[in-house]
Amino acid sequence: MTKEAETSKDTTTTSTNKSDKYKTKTILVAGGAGYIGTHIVVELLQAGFSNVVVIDNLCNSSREAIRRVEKITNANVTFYEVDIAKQPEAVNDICTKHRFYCCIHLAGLKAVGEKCPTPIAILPKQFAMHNELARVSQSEQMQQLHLSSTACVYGNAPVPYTEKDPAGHGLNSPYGKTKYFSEEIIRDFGIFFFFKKKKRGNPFLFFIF
Ligand SMILES: O=c1ccn([C@@H]2O[C@H](COP(=O)(O)OP(=O)(O)O[C@H]3O[C@H](CO)[C@@H](O)[C@H](O)[C@H]3O)[C@@H](O)[C@H]2O)c(=O)[nH]1
Repeated sequence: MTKEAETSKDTTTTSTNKSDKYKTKTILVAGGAGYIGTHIVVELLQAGFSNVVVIDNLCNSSREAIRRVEKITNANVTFYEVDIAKQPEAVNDICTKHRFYCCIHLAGLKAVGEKCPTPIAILPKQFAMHNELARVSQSEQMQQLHLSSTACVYGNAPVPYTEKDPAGHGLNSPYGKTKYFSEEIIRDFGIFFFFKKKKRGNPFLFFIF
């Protein structure tokens, strides 16, 4: 899960001990009731992360998804029905209560292009969400922010894409554009805030595609 664990040259036992250390941390999964979110929550719980908290406004998912995750894993998921963009105080209260170590940010509107001719209509909502999670991530204990993006950010680059391809050129869908802008915002924020944190922690900024 962490770069530290991935790149460790220690013995298996030591690596296990290192990753065990993270399993006691509290993980926030924003949009965790959705398709990818529920899979990630199952993986986290089955890997031994016992403190997983989901916030989701259920605009494209249901409470039933969380119940099924609990049934599959035989574990409890702390769930809050919250609209991140519209309820910053609720997000604040949840973050103060749980003191998250890591945020996996999957809350977003997918296939925006089908319903929305321009990105403008959805930009304020998407960016309000990033802004809110970025703000929350400034807390002392938050060390990782993972953003779910999309291959659409590579626009007209030849397939197969690689992570070294330049993003943001020839973007041909509002969805890809909003994700690209989101990446840029989160990247700027990450460089700015996590740089400061580096002195006292081991921060990483990840993009999930
Ligand atoms: O303002 C919002 C918008 C959406 N959601 C939730 O976010 C989740 C998104 O999940 P889903 O619609 O099932 O999409 P996924 O297939 O999981 O899409 C994932 O992968 C997409 C492509 O990378 C990303 O756009 C999404 O953010 C990411 O969740 C859902 O539960 C929504 O209810 C919110 O909580 N708040």
